[in-house]
Amino acid sequence: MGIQITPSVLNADLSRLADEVARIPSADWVHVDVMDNHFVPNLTLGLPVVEALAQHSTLPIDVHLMIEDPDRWAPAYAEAGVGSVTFHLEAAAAPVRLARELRAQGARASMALKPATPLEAAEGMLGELDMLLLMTVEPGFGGQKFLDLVLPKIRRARELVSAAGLELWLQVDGGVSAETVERAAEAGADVFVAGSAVYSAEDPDAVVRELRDLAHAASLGE
Ligand SMILES: O=C(CO)[C@H](O)[C@H](O)COP(=O)(O)O
Repeated sequence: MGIQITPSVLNADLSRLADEVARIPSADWVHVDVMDNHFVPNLTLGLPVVEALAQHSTLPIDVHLMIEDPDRWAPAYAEAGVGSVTFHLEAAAAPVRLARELRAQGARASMALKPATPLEAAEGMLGELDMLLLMTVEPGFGGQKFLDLVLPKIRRARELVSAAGLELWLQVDGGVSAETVERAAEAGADVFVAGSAVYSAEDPDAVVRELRDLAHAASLGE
């Protein structure tokens, strides 16, 4: 599939969500962060808003559930028409069953790991997933600094995916900008979430294109 950019609307103007999505036509997805103030210490938006956005978004939705009990809630997002549903391994009671359920619903099944969660915890079930999200900040807030300590985990994940011949996408999320995207791409990430870097810019779509160009060149070792 190659390099993909999925801007997070966390720092966009949430009162005009569909309009904010329309400002990034070059993006591959729009990333929506659902936080419940339990799994993470922040509260954003939930199913009714995502259902409404799914009706009006010009881009497919990539939802990131930072919530407790994803086993109960994630399938409802797939039902709402979300193209890619990410749940956290740390929160799921039955991650393999949940991934299978999401795929059976026609969504892409994706699982996220917090920075300190070892890759080994997910290694045995990579074949059940369409995407693995390796968080490059502690989940909960936009505008944090990219954690370089996650780079070895990205490299190792890329090695495992290549060795197993999987089609799995490797997403990074947190602190992704023109300053950090190349490091993540060199390490093997191919799907990039960027929130504040995109929506704090006067021309968010130009940033999307810049991030894609930088990541593409870095992935080729240029
Ligand atoms: O999942 C998230 C926070 O938990 C956000 O998607 C992420 O932090 C994006 O924002 P930024 O690019 O500003 O770091």
